[in-house]
Amino acid sequence: MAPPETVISLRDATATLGARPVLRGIDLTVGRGEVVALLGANGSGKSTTVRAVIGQVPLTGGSLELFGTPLARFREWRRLGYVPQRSTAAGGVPATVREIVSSGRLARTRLRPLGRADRAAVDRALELVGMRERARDSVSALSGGQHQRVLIARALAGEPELLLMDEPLAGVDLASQRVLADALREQVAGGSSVLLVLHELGPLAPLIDRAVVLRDGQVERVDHPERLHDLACHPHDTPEADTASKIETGLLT
Ligand SMILES: Nc1ncnc2c1ncn2[C@@H]1O[C@H](COP(=O)(O)OP(=O)(O)OP(=O)(O)O)[C@@H](O)[C@H]1O
Repeated sequence: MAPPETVISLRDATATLGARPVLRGIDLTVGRGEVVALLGANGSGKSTTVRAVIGQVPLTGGSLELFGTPLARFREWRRLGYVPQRSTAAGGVPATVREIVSSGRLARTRLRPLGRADRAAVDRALELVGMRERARDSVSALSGGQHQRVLIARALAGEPELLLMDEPLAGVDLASQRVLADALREQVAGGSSVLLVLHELGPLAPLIDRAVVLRDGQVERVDHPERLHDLACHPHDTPEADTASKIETGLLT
C-alpha cells in the first residue's frame, strides 16, 4: 500500500522574529486526513509555526514542503484554508455574513462572479457553522463567537484540503465549540487535513490524531490518541496526571 500523502512536512525549521529565535528546530508532519493539534504555553511558537506553514514567516533554516512540493515552488494556495488567531471578520467594513464567507472563494474564482458551485460551497460552509440564518446580517452585529464561526466558514467555503486554524475555540461558548467540532468532523470525513492551535482540547479531543506540544520553539513531546484518551478519561491514574490537568486547562508551562 502506498504511504499516506504528506500534506505538511516541516523539517528542523528555524525562524526569527525581530532578533528573537522563535522556532528552534521544529519537526512536524501532517498526513492526508490527519488532525494535529499544536499545544504549549503562551509564546512557545504555536502561531509562528502555523504562520511559517502558510509562508507568512520565512524560515531561516530547515525545510517546508506542502503537498510534497517545496515551499519555494508551491503555488496551489487554494488548497489551504487559514483561520487566523482571534480577529473580527471585517474591521469596520460594512459587509454581510454571506459576503465575508463568499470571500473565502476568491482563491478559486479569481475575480469572476460566483457560479452555482461557489454559491453551494458558501451555503454549505454557512450551514456547517450554524450561521445560515444569519447570512444577510451585517458582521458588525455579531458576537465574538459568531465572528469566529464566520471566519471558520470563510475558510471552509474555499473547500480546503488543508485547514489551518489558530485557536479557533478562543472565546467560543461550549455549544458553539460543539458546532465547530461537528463541522470539523464533516470536513475530515471528506479527506481534509487539519493543523490547529489549541489551548484546550475541549469537544475537539475525539478528533485529534496527534497533539504536538511545543516549548520554547521546539517540540517538547508528541501525544498519540491512546495517550490523549487515557489523559482525558483517567487523568488521575497515570504518572502524567499533572500534565493531563494542564492539557485540559490549557496551562501548559
Ligand atoms: N512580530 C514579532 N516580533 C518579535 N517577536 C515576536 C513577534 N511575534 C511573536 N513574537 C515572539 O515569538 C514568540 C512565539 O510567539 P507565538 O505567537 O508563535 O507563540 P504562541 O505559542 O502562539 O503563543 P500564544 O499562546 O500566546 O498565542 C513569543 O516569544 C513572541 O513574543
